[in-house]
Amino acid sequence: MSWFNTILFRPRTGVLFAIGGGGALARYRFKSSSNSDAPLNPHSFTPYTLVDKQEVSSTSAIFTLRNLKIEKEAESLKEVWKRSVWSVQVKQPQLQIARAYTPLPNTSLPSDPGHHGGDKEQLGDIRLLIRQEEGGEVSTYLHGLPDKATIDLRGPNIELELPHDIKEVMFLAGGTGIAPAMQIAQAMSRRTGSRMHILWANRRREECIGGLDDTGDGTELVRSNGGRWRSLLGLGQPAAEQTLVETRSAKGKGVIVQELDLLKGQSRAQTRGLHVHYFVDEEKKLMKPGDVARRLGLEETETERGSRLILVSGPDGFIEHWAGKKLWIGGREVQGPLGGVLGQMDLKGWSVYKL
Ligand SMILES: Cc1cc2nc3c(=O)[nH]c(=O)nc-3n(C[C@H](O)[C@H](O)[C@H](O)COP(=O)(O)OP(=O)(O)OC[C@H]3O[C@@H](n4cnc5c(N)ncnc54)[C@H](O)[C@@H]3O)c2cc1C
Repeated sequence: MSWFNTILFRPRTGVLFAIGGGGALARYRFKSSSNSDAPLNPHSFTPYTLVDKQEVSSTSAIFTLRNLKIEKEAESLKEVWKRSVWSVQVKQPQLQIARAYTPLPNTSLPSDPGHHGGDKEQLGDIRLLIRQEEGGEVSTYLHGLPDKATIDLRGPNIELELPHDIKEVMFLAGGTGIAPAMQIAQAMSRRTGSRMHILWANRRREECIGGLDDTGDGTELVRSNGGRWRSLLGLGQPAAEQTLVETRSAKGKGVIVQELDLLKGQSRAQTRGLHVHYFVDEEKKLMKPGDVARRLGLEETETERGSRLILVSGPDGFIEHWAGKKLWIGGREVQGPLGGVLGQMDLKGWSVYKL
């Protein structure tokens, strides 16, 4: 499902009232209200408490939501974490609208990566990376909520199940499209002999501070962006950047970059690795067809068994550019023909899926 301007509501769970123009906003009245007794489920909204909000950049943050009915929930989500890209719907109660967000895997407990390590109460936590869209109804509402606010969630909604014989994934992510890439990385870390490349594009470096190409050289990056880095390290930066500096680790890495590093570590044991490649518009380092082509692995594709999947996730424009538009047919969003840059390439037998 593409990132923006999509209708997020399953007809079975609500009555569609109206669909807006360019923004294609769906607005409807929910049949089911919050149900404080039910654990997370796709049919009714379950109240969670906002227990933490961690700045990632000046426009995005990781929201940690907690539900204390932990044991049931952990059980029902276990299978989903193992092989799926999945989302939850978050309700904006005043406007009676909802949007989908993609839970981040909890990287602190490698043996059971769907869940936090540590305290028992953290087992039911859901972490969402949410970017505040300018003029966006739900994301602006969520970013304005105080600590301990109640947030209603419904899900899981499965967006994709990994094929059982998956061997290799190349994930093209734009912006917060990194969240499903992290879900897949966590699932792939259990698949012996598998390999995954994430190609992550951001407009601004602040989203992926310290993220260096796996094949790159750190010194080079710092040298070529000296001015920007100096400003982020504390020389007369504006308030928003000051906060970011505080939330970065001593190693100078952004929160998501650190989590990607942890996922890489998790993958090392059984797989042929998770490789992350960073692209930043403002540094004129753009993702190009050659970046994909060189990772298609000609010889291996011909000799090794197993599925190879290119996943594309991010804003509508990003998906359209790389793989062509998704279509709406009979009230359902479907893949549509393969177009865009990937549609022009010889993909050597790899399949493409637009998220
Ligand atoms: C399966 C799925 C998973 C997702 N996961 C994530 C995630 O993990 N993190 C994340 O941040 N996002 C995610 N999204 C996107 C998210 O669901 C929302 O679309 C996003 O937060 C914007 O919602 P909003 O209500 O804030 O903005 P909206 O109110 O929907 O507006 C979106 C943008 O369109 C503009 N707009 C609104 N109406 C119009 C109009 N009539 N004409 C022109 N422009 C208009 C707004 O100004 C704004 O910039 C996901 C989407 C899907 C489908």
